[in-house]
Amino acid sequence: MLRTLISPSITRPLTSNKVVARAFSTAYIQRQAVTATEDKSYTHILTETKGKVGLITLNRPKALNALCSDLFTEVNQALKTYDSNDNIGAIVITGSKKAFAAGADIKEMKDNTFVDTYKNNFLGHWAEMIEIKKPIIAAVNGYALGGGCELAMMCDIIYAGEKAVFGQPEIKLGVIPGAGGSQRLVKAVGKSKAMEMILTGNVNLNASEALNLGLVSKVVPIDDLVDEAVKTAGVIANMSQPSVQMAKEAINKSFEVPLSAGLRWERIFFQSLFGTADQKEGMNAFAEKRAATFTNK
Ligand SMILES: CCCCCCC[C@H](O)CC(=O)SCCNC(=O)CCNC(=O)[C@H](O)C(C)(C)COP(=O)([O-])OP(=O)([O-])OC[C@H]1O[C@@H](n2cnc3c(N)ncnc32)[C@H](O)[C@@H]1OP(=O)([O-])[O-]
Repeated sequence: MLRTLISPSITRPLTSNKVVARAFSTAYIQRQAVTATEDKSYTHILTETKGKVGLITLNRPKALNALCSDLFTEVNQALKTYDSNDNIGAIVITGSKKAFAAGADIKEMKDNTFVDTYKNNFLGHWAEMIEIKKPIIAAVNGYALGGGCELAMMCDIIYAGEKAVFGQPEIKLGVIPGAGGSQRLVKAVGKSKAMEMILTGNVNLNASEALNLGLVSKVVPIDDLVDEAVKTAGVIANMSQPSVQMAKEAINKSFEVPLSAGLRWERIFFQSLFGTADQKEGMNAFAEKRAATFTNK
């Protein structure tokens, strides 16, 4: 069943896609229930492997998952561990039902001085996350405010629970977004809405507004959110990993470079994939009317 889903038949309709997808999702969730294992233990996060998916759960419930420095260090460690694990193909980051994350830890940073933050490159280590090659899905329930919204936007796909709230309230604290909000939010929702959110600090987006504006790609019932994100991550994890990672890099290039350079990057990535065994397998499987088995080689 899995092989049916990952076959290049994406270019050719299956006889009954809905039946296959439903059977796949049931089989996949059952398989995950069997294979889920808890990973290394951390102080502020939980990590669990579900099939080929690494699941990171922010776990500071009393502070609504406020992002203290140690928490973010742990997130980066967990991401790097999954990125270097050949058995993992995609990652999901989630929080609690009440809060994905209520922002940077205000109590921790309130006494910082300019000299300290500048000398120690405060927030600089957040950027390590964007070097992760494997796709990351943010599964956002509840508050995603300030650094919480920025963390979600650093991920590659955002799924929202029905009661999710996205906002950038930093202006009310006498500062501005410091981990990408003023840049990524503009690209996600446009200049006018981003200005309104960031300059007032109290215009938040609910899940359906976030969906309509393109900040999130799907809204899911609260209780189903993590399973749904893990399911999508599982589909991605079963594709050929060189293709998946080059696709992620090519899409991210579109935010950085002019169109002509982005198109050149895309073509070179595309051409280079003809050097993989998975390209031969994928295209031969299509021609032979069978499911592909990718080896990530
Ligand atoms: C590595 C460093 C990263 C830095 C990144 C910086 C970049 C970023 O752009 C800057 C920010 O995110 S600036 C931040 C932008 N974000 C904001 O400005 C949002 C601030 N938070 C809020 O406005 C409210 O908590 C909510 C509306 C989220 C919930 O309201 P509610 O349902 O009435 O719940 P409640 O009773 O209010 O909270 C329960 C407990 O959680 C506690 N806690 C919560 N957030 C915290 C935080 N960020 N901090 C610390 N603690 C925080 C709260 O104190 C309380 O603890 P207590 O010991 O029991 O007193």
